[in-house]
Amino acid sequence: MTVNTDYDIIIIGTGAGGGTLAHRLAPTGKKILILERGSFLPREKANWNAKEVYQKERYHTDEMWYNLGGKSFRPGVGYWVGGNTKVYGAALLRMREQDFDTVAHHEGVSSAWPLKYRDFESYYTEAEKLYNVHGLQGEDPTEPPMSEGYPHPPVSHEPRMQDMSDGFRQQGLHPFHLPLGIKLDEVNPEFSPCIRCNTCDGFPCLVHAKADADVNAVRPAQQHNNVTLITQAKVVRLHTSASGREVTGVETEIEGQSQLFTSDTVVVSCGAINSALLLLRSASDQHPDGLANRSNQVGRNLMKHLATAILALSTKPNPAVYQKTIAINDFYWGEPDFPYPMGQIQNTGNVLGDMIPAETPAVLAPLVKLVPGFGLEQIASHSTGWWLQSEDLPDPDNRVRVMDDKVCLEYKPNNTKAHDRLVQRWIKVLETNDHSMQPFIIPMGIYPRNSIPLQAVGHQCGTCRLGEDPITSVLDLNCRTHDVDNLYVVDGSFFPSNSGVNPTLTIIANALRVADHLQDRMK
Ligand SMILES: Cc1cc2nc3c(=O)[nH]c(=O)nc-3n(C[C@H](O)[C@H](O)[C@H](O)COP(=O)(O)OP(=O)(O)OC[C@H]3O[C@@H](n4cnc5c(N)ncnc54)[C@H](O)[C@@H]3O)c2cc1C
Repeated sequence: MTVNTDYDIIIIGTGAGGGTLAHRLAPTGKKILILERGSFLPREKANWNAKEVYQKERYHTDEMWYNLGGKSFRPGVGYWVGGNTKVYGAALLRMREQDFDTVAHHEGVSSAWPLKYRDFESYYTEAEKLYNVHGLQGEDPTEPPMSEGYPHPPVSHEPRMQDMSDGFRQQGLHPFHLPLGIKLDEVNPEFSPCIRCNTCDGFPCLVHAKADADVNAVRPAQQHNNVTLITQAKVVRLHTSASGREVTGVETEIEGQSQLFTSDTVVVSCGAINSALLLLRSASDQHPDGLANRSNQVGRNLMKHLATAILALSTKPNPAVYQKTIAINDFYWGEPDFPYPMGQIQNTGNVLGDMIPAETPAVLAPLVKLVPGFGLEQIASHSTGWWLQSEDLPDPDNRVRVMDDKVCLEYKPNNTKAHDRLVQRWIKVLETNDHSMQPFIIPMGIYPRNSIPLQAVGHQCGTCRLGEDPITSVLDLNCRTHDVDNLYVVDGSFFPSNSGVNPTLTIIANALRVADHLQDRMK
């Protein structure tokens, strides 16, 4: 095995966590090696082709994972420079202030974070700048205190979306502009990198106008001579010293060859599931249950949100080109007769004809029957997509395991009543909007619901949670493993509970926070 010894720090993975960390550390002049199992995502017309992206899953891994019953499935994740941010919807929200405290839910409790919102506030502000977030402060009734407004103005609603937003407001709700990380200049559209197209959420951005970790973090980091990125470099195992207290080697497969890299500090940023897998697969005599797993917590408390996509069909066309602009948090903490968190509502990206067979196979046939003469394209052009997400609670039995070298996800949804209530509540709101706004709406609004299956692990987090107690947590407050002095995990793994908002801005803010600690450590 070739041995390469020249680095101060090795970062494994280039997603929201690893990519951001590399960006922040690059100007330090320290010798940084980034190892990424994927390559740069190809720029090709297929980036924006719904059939390729949704039906053929062109950018997903072809790995197979296994569920609790031993059934295989293909996970909805991709391995690229930039990780899953290459295809994310770029909805970048801060966690609410109370999300950091213990929260009573209908079916249990979500644990308090040992860090508080105030520990993250300045990093959220920086994260919003680094990832070009557009939004409007003061609209969202659950918004946490912000020391600065959003760095960019909100992404405007197109007329049909504005109608809907006005309708929600007439119902007493407080719709707000969804905070989005895109490079859009609506004042000077001729100079705007973002062209407000209909293939954003779920698609790679062909014109590199989505603020993803590849374009916003990794590429700028590479401008520094002290940063080396090796792509198609899959890390398979971490080696430790005889005491087990230090990582001494990062074993990596590159073009079929094993190579060993060494550095003073090693950061695992493979995404919550793959980071846990790497630690579990690095078991040794000193760490028989997996590296840094004295607590037996590695891989446990996997969370991924309870999510439902609703396709709301109307007789009125929806010509809006970029539809993902509205969000609603009025039910985030519940409602008068249900004082428990229910979750958040936001638009999905546009509903496109070629997405429907992939996204809603079970409801497609009855849908087409109910609306005679409507083909896929007509359904799509008269639809609006809504994404409803609720917090799933940390459960040690929801976990990632390696069995006979197979990847197993054991995950049973919990807190489902709160989520179901959100779905039913939202359907009522949509029906009221349709009737009040449009006399020609189909009298029985049709809202096929598609509960998100196991393979949808886009919002994966947990698995290596942080905490002060090494018995119940894997990482200390700086995301260093309790058991191994020079080993850090910096991605979605650290979440002790996952709140009801999209995870990525918190992953980015945390990476900036840990980077400051690492800079001090490397001085
Ligand atoms: C379709 C979709 C839409 C989404 N929309 C949103 C949204 O609107 N808002 C939001 O907040 N979040 C969204 N997400 C979630 C978001 O993408 C993730 O929260 C975020 O990417 C997680 O960051 P991470 O650093 O934890 O992991 P990742 O971004 O997954 O990065 C992990 C990296 O590690 C690499 N890697 C893995 N294993 C190894 C190994 N063994 N060796 C070397 N490299 C390795 C991977 O290739 C990847 O580059 C979405 C996700 C999907 C799939």
